[in-house]
Amino acid sequence: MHAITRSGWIEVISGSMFSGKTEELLRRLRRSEIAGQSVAVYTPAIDDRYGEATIGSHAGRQWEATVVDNEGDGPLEILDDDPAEVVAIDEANFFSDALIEVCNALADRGSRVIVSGTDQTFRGDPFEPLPQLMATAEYVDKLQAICSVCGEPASRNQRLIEGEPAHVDDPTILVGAEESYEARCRDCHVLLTGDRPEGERPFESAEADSAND
Ligand SMILES: Nc1ncnc2c1ncn2[C@@H]1O[C@H](COP(=O)(O)OP(=O)(O)O)[C@@H](O)[C@H]1O
Ligand SMILES: Cc1cn([C@H]2C[C@H](O)[C@@H](COP(=O)(O)O)O2)c(=O)[nH]c1=O
Ligand SMILES: [Zn+2]
Repeated sequence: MHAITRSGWIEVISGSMFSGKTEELLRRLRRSEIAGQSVAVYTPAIDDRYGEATIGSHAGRQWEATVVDNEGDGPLEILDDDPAEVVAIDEANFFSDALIEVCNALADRGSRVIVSGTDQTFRGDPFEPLPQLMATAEYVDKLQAICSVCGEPASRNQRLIEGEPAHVDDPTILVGAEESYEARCRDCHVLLTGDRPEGERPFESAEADSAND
């Protein structure tokens, strides 16, 4: 917390998938532990890619975490009471907008709150609650991966597979990693699946693109 005002702050680590958000979160957590600060880490129940009670990076590093039910607003109350000096939330894109209020309450009470999550859906639309958290935060780092097609910096999430989404209520939600997603730049990103907003460029597939080359 700040020495004079005794208030905390919010740090957001965002950007595309594979851009190093979780690695950066783990780096900050390691440094907090070295500084002797109390650390609490939360992860949504929907994302069990790295084993339920851990957060993990695509490169294999892990940290123990408390699993929170991401459905509805009630379960987030568990975070509200956390007295830790550093409170981290990974995969924030799976939580509802209620997370914004919870993070602000923690920061008001003096915690350093570190939130990590991707800020764009596979369609390239804002992926709440990250955009609102970025607006509320004191510090924002927006990371880029390497575009899997051209090698330029990648800000977008390319969904690779079509078919039934994992989440019946929300076609945006599909837990996955390299089997279902790629990092791509603005130019190489295409809409493979999902509804196309009116006026957007026509549906095109990567296969059709390469056939035209
Ligand atoms: N296209 C890519 N661009 C950059 N790193 C990648 C890419 N694909 C795989 N990686 C690996 O992913 C790691 C980052 O993983 P992670 O921190 O879990 O990212 P994020 O949390 O942003 O999805 C990189 O250090 C690298 O080893
Ligand atoms: C773009 C997008 C992503 N997701 C899911 C896929 C992954 O499980 C996470 C992002 O993980 P990462 O740590 O940032 O690699 O979000 C989704 O459900 N819907 C989407 O549109
Ligand atoms: Zn590209």
